[in-house]
Amino acid sequence: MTQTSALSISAEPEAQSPPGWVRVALDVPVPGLFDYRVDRPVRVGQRVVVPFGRRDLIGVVVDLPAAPALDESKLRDVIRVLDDLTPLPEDWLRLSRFAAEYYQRPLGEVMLPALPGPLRKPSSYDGLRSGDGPIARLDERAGRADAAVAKAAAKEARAAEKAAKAAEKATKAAQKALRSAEKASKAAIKAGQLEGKDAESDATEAAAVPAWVPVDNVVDAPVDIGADGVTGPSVDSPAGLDAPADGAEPAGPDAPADSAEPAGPDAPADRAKPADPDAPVDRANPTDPIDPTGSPIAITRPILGRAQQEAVDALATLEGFKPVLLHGVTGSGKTEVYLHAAERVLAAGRQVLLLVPEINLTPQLEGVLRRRLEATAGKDGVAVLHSGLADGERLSAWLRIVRGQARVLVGTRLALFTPIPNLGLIVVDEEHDPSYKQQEGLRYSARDLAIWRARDLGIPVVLGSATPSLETWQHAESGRYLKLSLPDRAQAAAPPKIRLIDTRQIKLKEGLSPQVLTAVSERLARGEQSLIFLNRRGYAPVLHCDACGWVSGCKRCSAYMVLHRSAPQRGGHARHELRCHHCGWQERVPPACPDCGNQDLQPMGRGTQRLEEHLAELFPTARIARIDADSTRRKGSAHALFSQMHAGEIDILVGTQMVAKGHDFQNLGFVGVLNSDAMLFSHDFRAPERLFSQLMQVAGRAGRSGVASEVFVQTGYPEQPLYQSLVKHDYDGFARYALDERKAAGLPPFAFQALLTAEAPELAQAVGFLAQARAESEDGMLEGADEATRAALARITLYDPVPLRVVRVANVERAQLLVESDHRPALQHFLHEWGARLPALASAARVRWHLEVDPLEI
Ligand SMILES: Nc1ncnc2c1ncn2[C@@H]1O[C@H](COP(=O)(O)OP(=O)(O)OP(=O)(O)O)[C@@H](O)[C@H]1O
Ligand SMILES: [Zn+2]
Repeated sequence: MTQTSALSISAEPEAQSPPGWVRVALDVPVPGLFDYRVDRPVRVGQRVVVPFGRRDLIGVVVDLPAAPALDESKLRDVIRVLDDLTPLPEDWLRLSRFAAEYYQRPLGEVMLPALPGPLRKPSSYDGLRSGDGPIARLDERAGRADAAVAKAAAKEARAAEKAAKAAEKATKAAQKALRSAEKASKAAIKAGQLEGKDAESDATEAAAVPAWVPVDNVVDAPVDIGADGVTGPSVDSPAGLDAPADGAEPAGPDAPADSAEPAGPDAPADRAKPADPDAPVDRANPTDPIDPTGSPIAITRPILGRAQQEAVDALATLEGFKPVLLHGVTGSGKTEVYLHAAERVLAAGRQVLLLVPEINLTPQLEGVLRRRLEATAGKDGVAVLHSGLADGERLSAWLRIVRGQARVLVGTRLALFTPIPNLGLIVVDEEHDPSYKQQEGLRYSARDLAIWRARDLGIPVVLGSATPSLETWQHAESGRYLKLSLPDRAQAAAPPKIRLIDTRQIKLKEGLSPQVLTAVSERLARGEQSLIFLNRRGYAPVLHCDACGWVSGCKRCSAYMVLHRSAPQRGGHARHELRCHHCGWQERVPPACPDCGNQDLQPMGRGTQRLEEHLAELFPTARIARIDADSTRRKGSAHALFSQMHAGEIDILVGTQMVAKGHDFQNLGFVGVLNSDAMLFSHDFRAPERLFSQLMQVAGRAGRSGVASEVFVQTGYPEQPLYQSLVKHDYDGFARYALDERKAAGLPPFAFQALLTAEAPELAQAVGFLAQARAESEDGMLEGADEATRAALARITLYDPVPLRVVRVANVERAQLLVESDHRPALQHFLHEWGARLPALASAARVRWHLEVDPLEI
């Protein structure tokens, strides 16, 4: 085995005659690709089982080199060539290669995690019970299920036939039986066809393009990508924007906070999903008339409003690559526009990818898509992918898209990496949402990669939002993106009236102003729902001692332990406990102050749990519920809560940012916003943008079906321009103001950034490494640098290393170094050269490090 540069891949589709060599991408923390000897024919894009150290791993063949990069005698043999899948397509290889280069990660770290779990674990091919691997097992099971259906139907038909024969002798009653017999045998025929179709799809799986694709619709992808790999999404696409989803680190009591959650490949918000591995969500009966959310979404197609029609018409004329910003106010019916665009693409025989920011939005959309697109996408034509799926569900949905059996893929950011053989349109809903950015490992922006993929395939990409990211807005204003606007709400609904409640003038009771309380009781009396938005989960952000000033700090982190009310124990009361949102540490509430012994420790400030408790006291008859990362931890619970909200079974909903996104609540009349000022003065230059969009979005949940609605925002700074724009629903004004500021300060989207972060037991080590890394860019790199590197270096600024805001997490101290340039290709060039020098420096300094391109949080 040997390492080679990730840059030397070439995607030769031909099979190589054995014996030969394969170059393989592996998901290991070592950069480069690895060569092996193989004695069977292999194609690029196939998966192989290979030995790596003392383990076996599954890797993807990315090249068939004429000669290995290392002495032949040192090469090890491929253990097994997996042929249960057609080779991964070339455009998928290009996308992976681009992502790896752009985000400075090993190719294997992009490719392997993009595959469903069972396809990348050697264990799923090992042992007696593995049979021919997970795909064969899945197909077999599906075949058995279909056969069972057919068998049951046949049995029914036989019974009916018998009945019919008996009936022949009889009179009227017999004729009735005959009719039912006919019906039953029809069902049997249908079931038989189904079985036949499945067998056929197994056969066609071997072909790269599914049988149903008209030949002239086969995507003819441009070949010159990669050539400008270093340009990044620059030319036509924006830098990543926004901040992490639920994931980021909140700092102490002032943290902006429903945050700090272990971030999986898909954000924490992205959890909770009813799942039964053997009954994948996407196999649910597509004709089921009950919407999964229970929300009263119109099944019929509404008549498009004028602006909607114009947008649909404009999208219909698009040919080739074109990024489109669909800027539609909240409740303007953007979904309807996506549906029309999707129908056209499906009718032309192609597939559609629809990205949504979070998992909780998939059931609602899935229901709408199934009903609306069944005619064009076919029965069972919609597949869903997100991190909440069990392995088997994910594999099944993934396969149906890869084989072309499903035509529409709805999913969270990870869905972007699905091989889609005949993709004709990408839609990114709520494109501004921070959840599109992955916060660990491959720190990619699914939105930015969606644009790259669309360009690579020469297809349109639609970015939809009521509050576009400033990056996207800037592109639209400059004419690089086509801008389509939906200025009014659908359903003849007026925008909510937004009012600022000046908290300097009034006395708050448990954080609530009299105005908010009055509004809630009025809505209650009218049978309308209210939402209280507080983006801070837990009971109280900190516990403290009045007597000596002790606060509940985390022993392992430079942050406070948050007071939580845990679920009631069996038969007992709800207990309180302290939890660190950074390291996950939990401990009991001390019976007395650890410093002075005072037994009267007090919670300071409030989170959603405390708010919920207080509202229950104030409105004893109201049905109150809370949606945040804690109340939705169990699989399926978020879905259940949202369904209750949609079904009108909740009067007052308390929620964090989880409730702010995309949900189409039909009976919500009032929204109260608490504590949003914390984000006004954040050190992060993107905080105002995030705050504005969050407030516009949460306000936008109100009055969507025409109820006269109100939004009250409690603030101590009503004169702030951000709030003034909010009251006027003036996104354009806010964007203009914010972009002017960014321009003056030389910040994105007018500059491009990367962030080097170091972690070590002592801050000094981390900072020391960053200082060395910075020095390296000044001395080391200049020595013998070529022309291009010199030119790139001249356009790069490296700032001083600084400790992170929450400097210590789980006893590790962290610091970061910001790199900036006014030129994306220069930054990319620099990062490649510089990044190659960092591992040696880091291992000498004994620090852990990572490099993030287009960071969202600084
Ligand atoms: N032409 C129309 N006539 C009547 N109702 C419509 C029409 N178009 C959309 N609607 C309805 O309006 C509501 C809002 O639509 P949708 O959820 O697509 O808004 P949106 O633009 O995505 O808003 P947000 O950005 O807040 O998520 C939905 O209930 C939808 O069914
Ligand atoms: Zn901690």
